[in-house]
Amino acid sequence: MAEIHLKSLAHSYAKNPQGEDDYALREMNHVWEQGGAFALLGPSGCGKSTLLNIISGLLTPSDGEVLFDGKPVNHLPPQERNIAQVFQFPVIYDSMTVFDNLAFPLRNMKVSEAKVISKVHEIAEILDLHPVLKKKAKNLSADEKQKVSMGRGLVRDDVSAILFDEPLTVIDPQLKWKLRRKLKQIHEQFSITMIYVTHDQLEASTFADKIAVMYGGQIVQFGTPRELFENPNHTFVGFFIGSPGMNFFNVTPNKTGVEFEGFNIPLEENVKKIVDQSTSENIKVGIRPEFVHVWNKPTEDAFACDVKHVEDLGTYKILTLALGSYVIKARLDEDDFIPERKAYVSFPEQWLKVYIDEYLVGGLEE
Ligand SMILES: Nc1ncnc2c1ncn2[C@@H]1O[C@H](COP(=O)(O)OP(=O)(O)OP(=O)(O)O)[C@@H](O)[C@H]1O
Repeated sequence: MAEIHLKSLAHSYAKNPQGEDDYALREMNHVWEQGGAFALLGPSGCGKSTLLNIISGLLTPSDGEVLFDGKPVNHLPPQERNIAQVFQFPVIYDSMTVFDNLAFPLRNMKVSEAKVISKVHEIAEILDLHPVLKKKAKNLSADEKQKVSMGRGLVRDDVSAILFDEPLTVIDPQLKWKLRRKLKQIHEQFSITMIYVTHDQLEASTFADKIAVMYGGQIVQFGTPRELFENPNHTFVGFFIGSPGMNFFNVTPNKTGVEFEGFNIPLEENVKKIVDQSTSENIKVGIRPEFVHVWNKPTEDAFACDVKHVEDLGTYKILTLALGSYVIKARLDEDDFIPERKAYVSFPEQWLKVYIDEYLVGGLEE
């Protein structure tokens, strides 16, 4: 078990990087605490696999250091890092039985056969692999193969961390939730540091206690699913987390706050001060669809808009509204009043977020 510290870490695949754009990972400082269940969440190409491969030692970073429990490991090859990595596609030996596949990492370490037997049975029990222990791996279904792949990572007592790189990609959708729960259970049982890479927010939030959201080669926020939802530190987090994502407006400062297309949004004094001091022209306000208040008649601070569409999703409804030239979303409960053509919306101050150059004003990295 280990704490994994990324110190001034950056990586460029280019031999002579000329600028930030040549970096797949931009300089970052980050700590994965020992024993945590973490997710690394982000869209395709944001650098998730690059980061994972640097931690496991498959890739040497061009800049900075990786430390396990305070000790630099940059010079160590993967096999000396005691890291288990589970990939998108199962890595197993088809011609071996499931038992021998699970036993392989232990036999490699010259562990006694008695210990091999007890450990393999323990892991088989956890992953429900007992019925297939004697089967040749080639005769397994895709999800059974992936369970064997995971099991190979779990049999060793000495692993510092387990890295999962989109491990459920090949798994049947109906079995995905089962395996996800299994992983969570395994984490609770063994308390190994686990980092789970995915581009799926549901997968990330069901597995992880804390999620690192990656965007453009950077970790733009590291927080609990609730923190990411309630207090997105970057516009990308607002957009990417939640369904639908946050509503954003490009605004300019005015006397009392900010405005867009003649709609005035007053701001709290501290936030207003920061906005007024900024020289940036990239100022946005954001509000999640869940926090937009929808009224059926004009009220103070409410803006008139046209109802474009109502999507009924069973226990809730998503309203698509036209506010000036913006199309915004509001999420309403099934028994809330649903306007048909005209609606009035207001944005409660506590849920209204202000972003300068895409970062939250008053946020973590302001
Ligand atoms: N071997 C490589 N050589 C050059 N560029 C690479 C290499 N591997 C990845 N890249 C680039 O580095 C950036 C990050 O890629 P990476 O695979 O780490 O992202 P990712 O978030 O894991 O994406 P995905 O979810 O699609 O796997 C991308 O722009 C990608 O094109």
